[in-house]
Amino acid sequence: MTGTATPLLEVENVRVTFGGIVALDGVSFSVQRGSIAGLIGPNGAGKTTLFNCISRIYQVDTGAIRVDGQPILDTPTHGISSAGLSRTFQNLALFGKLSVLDNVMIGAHARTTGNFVNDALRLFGVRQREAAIRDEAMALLEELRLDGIAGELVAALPFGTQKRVELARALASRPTLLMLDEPAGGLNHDEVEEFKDVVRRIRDERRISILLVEHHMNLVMSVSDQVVVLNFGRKIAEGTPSQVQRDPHVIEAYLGSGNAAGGH
Ligand SMILES: Nc1ncnc2c1ncn2[C@@H]1O[C@H](COP(=O)(O)OP(=O)(O)OP(=O)(O)O)[C@@H](O)[C@H]1O
Repeated sequence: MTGTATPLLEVENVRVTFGGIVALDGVSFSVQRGSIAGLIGPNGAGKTTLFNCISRIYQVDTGAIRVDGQPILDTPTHGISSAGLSRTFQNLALFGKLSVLDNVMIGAHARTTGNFVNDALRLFGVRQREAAIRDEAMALLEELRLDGIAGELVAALPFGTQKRVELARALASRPTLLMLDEPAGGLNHDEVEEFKDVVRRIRDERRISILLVEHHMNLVMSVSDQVVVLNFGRKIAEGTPSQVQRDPHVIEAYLGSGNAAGGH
């Protein structure tokens, strides 16, 4: 498996059970390099479970997950950044008492290869690297229009702004796969519209792949290149947004659940 044809993310026949509950039942799909994949499904469909398997928080019973052709299921949670993965959380996971800039610099530190002993012996090198990380973090803040609040404490910021800080931090580790867990949750209409542009820009300019778990159908359908639909732990459909929206299995799953796949 070589060459550019290898998908960036491959999920193969993943099964996860919790006691008697089958949360994922043989789920397979892949995400191409530089594309946005939406992962949707009614409540309890298995989206978060799958997300947590890819970010190595949950163990799979059987199956395989590869990033850039490399199996990751033996990678510990703290090693996923080196494997090229970065994620945001549904309920934010920022350091509220640190500044915006510090939070983003922490994201960049996750990928730096520094060795503590070597660093201590080469203090100059450390300072240089710290300066480079700071510059890079500032450039990211500018890109996400957060540079004006670089010095502010995260806890004091509005929720929508905090979400952008979390996105900046996730990007600071220079991921090849960015995983976004309900990024639109708690955002107002204008913030969602702005987020659509941001996420497309990230894909186009950075050529990274994005996996998006989201209930906000309008967002998913307008930014995704490909949508994967889960229901009761199984993949029931996969395709372009318009293919998926027309799929009778998807319509049935959402009508049955009282949610709507068509809009938001
Ligand atoms: N840690 C856990 N322990 C036991 N059962 C779990 C656990 N995590 C998920 N489940 C179960 O696995 C199934 C899939 O849940 P999951 O949270 O992955 O669905 P989801 O599609 O993310 O739902 P939602 O949209 O409501 O967040 C559900 O039946 C859920 O109760």
